[in-house]
Amino acid sequence: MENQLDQKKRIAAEKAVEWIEDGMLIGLGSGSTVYWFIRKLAERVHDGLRIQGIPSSKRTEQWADEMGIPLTDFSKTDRLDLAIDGADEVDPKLNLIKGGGGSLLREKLVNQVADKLIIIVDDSKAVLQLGQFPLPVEVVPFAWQTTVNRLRELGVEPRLRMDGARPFVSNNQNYIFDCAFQTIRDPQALHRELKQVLGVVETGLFLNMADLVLIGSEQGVQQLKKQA
Ligand SMILES: O=C[C@H](O)[C@H](O)[C@H](O)COP(=O)(O)O
Repeated sequence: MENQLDQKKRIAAEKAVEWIEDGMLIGLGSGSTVYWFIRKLAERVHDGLRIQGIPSSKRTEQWADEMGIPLTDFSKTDRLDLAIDGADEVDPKLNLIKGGGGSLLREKLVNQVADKLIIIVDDSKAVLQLGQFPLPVEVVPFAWQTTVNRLRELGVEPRLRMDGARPFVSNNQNYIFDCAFQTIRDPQALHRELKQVLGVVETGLFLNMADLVLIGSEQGVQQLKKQA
């Protein structure tokens, strides 16, 4: 039986399908909430909707393939009509922490070229200030100890993400460090500072990117729109 958390994710994900139109090129995000979106999108495709998807992770690509969603090559385009993605935290300004599943780099590459980015979450992800969720930072494995030392000098506490006994490896063959902050007062400044450290590939801070957040709760789906 579906639990309450899955139900909240599913209703947010299914709502997002309302923004899909025939002929669209769509960025497909990653994670368990996006899974519900892909399922619903696949139903529409089977009913005749014509769209093409660009997956932001190998897992998403696999799901889309299995469910019969047509995919296309990202190298053939530099603009998407729409991207739908999940998030680990969302603040009232629609700034996000992403990368809990380790897909942040590809997600950012896909989301940044979308005309519109819709984020789908359950209500546990909506926060007043980002930072409770440890910030994922993708780092090149070569000389990672040096990179981590530089991060520590900035006051960051990086923890290497593990996959059993080995370091977790992203789809881009990099490591992920989960960095505890509790509260992030100035996300823009933090993102800039982290990106200046040699060896850091990308951070899980997605700032000024989302246009709309769909939040699934017991009461239904709430919409959080970007302020003009
Ligand atoms: O790397 C993973 C992505 O950023 C996900 O979109 C994010 O972690 C949210 O995933 P979920 O919907 O499983 O909570």
